[in-house]
Formats: sequence, C-alpha cells, structure tokens
Amino acid sequence: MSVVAAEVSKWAVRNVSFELPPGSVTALVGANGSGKSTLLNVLAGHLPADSGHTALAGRVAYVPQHKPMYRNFKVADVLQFGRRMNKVWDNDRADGWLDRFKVPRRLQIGDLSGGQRTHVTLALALGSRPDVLMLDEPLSELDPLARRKVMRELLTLVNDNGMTLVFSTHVVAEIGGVADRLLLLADGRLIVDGDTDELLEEHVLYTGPRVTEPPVEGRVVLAKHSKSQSSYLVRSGGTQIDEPWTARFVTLEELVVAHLERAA
Ligand SMILES: Nc1ncnc2c1ncn2[C@@H]1O[C@H](COP(=O)(O)OP(=O)(O)OP(=O)(O)O)[C@@H](O)[C@H]1O
Repeated sequence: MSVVAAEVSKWAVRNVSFELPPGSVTALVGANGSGKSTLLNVLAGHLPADSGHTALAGRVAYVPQHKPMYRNFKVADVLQFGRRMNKVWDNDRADGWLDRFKVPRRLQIGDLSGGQRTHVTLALALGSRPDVLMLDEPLSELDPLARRKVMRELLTLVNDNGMTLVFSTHVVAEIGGVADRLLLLADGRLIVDGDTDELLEEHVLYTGPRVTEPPVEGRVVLAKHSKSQSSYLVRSGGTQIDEPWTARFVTLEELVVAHLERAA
C-alpha cells in the first residue's frame, strides 16, 4: 500500500481508516467542514494526529488548499527554490508544466492569476518527482478547459510513473473516468471507501409506485417518496425487477449526493 490511514482522529476527523494501492487515483469528497483538508494535512505530516497513525511510501508532495507561496518571488525563483529544497528535483518536469500552461516566468507570484498560481504550485510539487501526490481542491481556480487538461496530464504521470494521486474536490461531475477510488467523508467519518467502478455496479435506483418498503433486499442508501411514486437507491441490489418497477444504475454524482443526503 502506498497510503495507509489507521483509525486517524484529528479535530472533526474521527477514526478514519483506509488503504490506497500504489498507482491509484483517489477522490476525497465531502461537504464543507467534513474534514478533507484536516485529513490531507495529517497524511502529509503537516498536522499531528490526535490518535491513530498514517504511513506513506516514498516521496510525498502535498499542495494545500491555500497554496502558500512567497508573493515577491518570481516564477523562475520558485523553480530555483524547488531545486534547492528537494533532494530529487526534475527541472524539466516542473519547467515543462509551466510551459504547457503558459505561465509567465518573469512575473512575481503576487501578480499571477489564481489559476497561474495553481500551476506554479503544481509544477513545484511535480518537480520533486513524488511517489504520492496529494492535492487539496487543485482545480478550484482553474477554468473548465484547464481543469480537464490538468487532470489528463496528472493521469498520464500516474500511468507512466506509477504515482499515487489523492485529491479532494467538490466537483463530483469531474471525477467520473478520473478517480478509481472514492473516499467520502461526512462529519469527519468515512462513509464510503471503495473502487469507483465497483461502487457504481453496486448501487441501483428503483422507481415505482409509492410503498413503504423497497422492492428488493439490500441496504437502502436513500428513499424518496412523492404522492404516487417511491424511489429507493439500494446498495447490493440487482437489476432484475418486476413491472411496474424500473431499475437503473446511477452516476457517480448521484451516488455521492445520495450518501451525503443520507448522512446530513
Ligand atoms: N485548529 C482547529 N481546532 C479545532 N478544529 C479545527 C481547527 N481547524 C479546523 N478545525 C475544524 O475541522 C473541521 C474540518 O475542517 P476542514 O478544513 O478539514 O474541512 P474540509 O472538508 O476541508 O472543508 P472545505 O470543503 O470547506 O474546505 C471544521 O469544522 C473546522 O472548523
């Protein structure tokens, strides 16, 4: 395993355990204040856990949500800084990232746009050739095209170098086809931990006449009722169902929202 959390507690985060295999891409999702940043900070060693322990294999790079950087540094100085601060430094990789996203080298950090600053912090993190890269809401300041391009480039690094990627996000629509694992936090507790494809296969939404019991066995994640209709999102249900009921798989976004609604 390249990332292990064992019964980690810190502030709102309570007893969180999971294991992430090398080369996996994990999306960490949860409502505001659910503990995503706290958990990432503990994993990165920036905060001590109150209890439990973590283990990360290899070189670790972490880009926090607020991307702290010296505002008076020029972009070129940041690369220089990266070279001096890291035992392993891949300048071509860092420089290449800035090139691809057209970040002007002569400007000071304080004069860059939010998105450009994001690219500088990503270049700095990637230049250290991490085995584990953790990003706290990396896409929040990027335009829609840049968001796609960044994820594509990061996935290429995962595929080519076996890097393990963990990122927190609120944009669940963007994790489909990107993340192969999902960690869902609610109120500091881990309510979903699994392979995204398996989770999608396990969750089935049944819609039919209004009833008080679901039409199949399985764990009901969420039930909704209107005047004449009921719908049940069931985990570990099957798709075989008699009329007038219909069954369909859900999107990752629907799955996440249902679990969050249930936990709220
Ligand atoms: N120094 C602290 N002492 C105690 N609790 C804290 C401290 N700092 C943060 N918290 C609490 O920890 C909880 C989790 O915050 P955290 O920033 O980890 O959530 P988050 O999921 O990243 O939220 P968001 O999506 O809004 O960024 C919040 O309730 C926050 O108030």
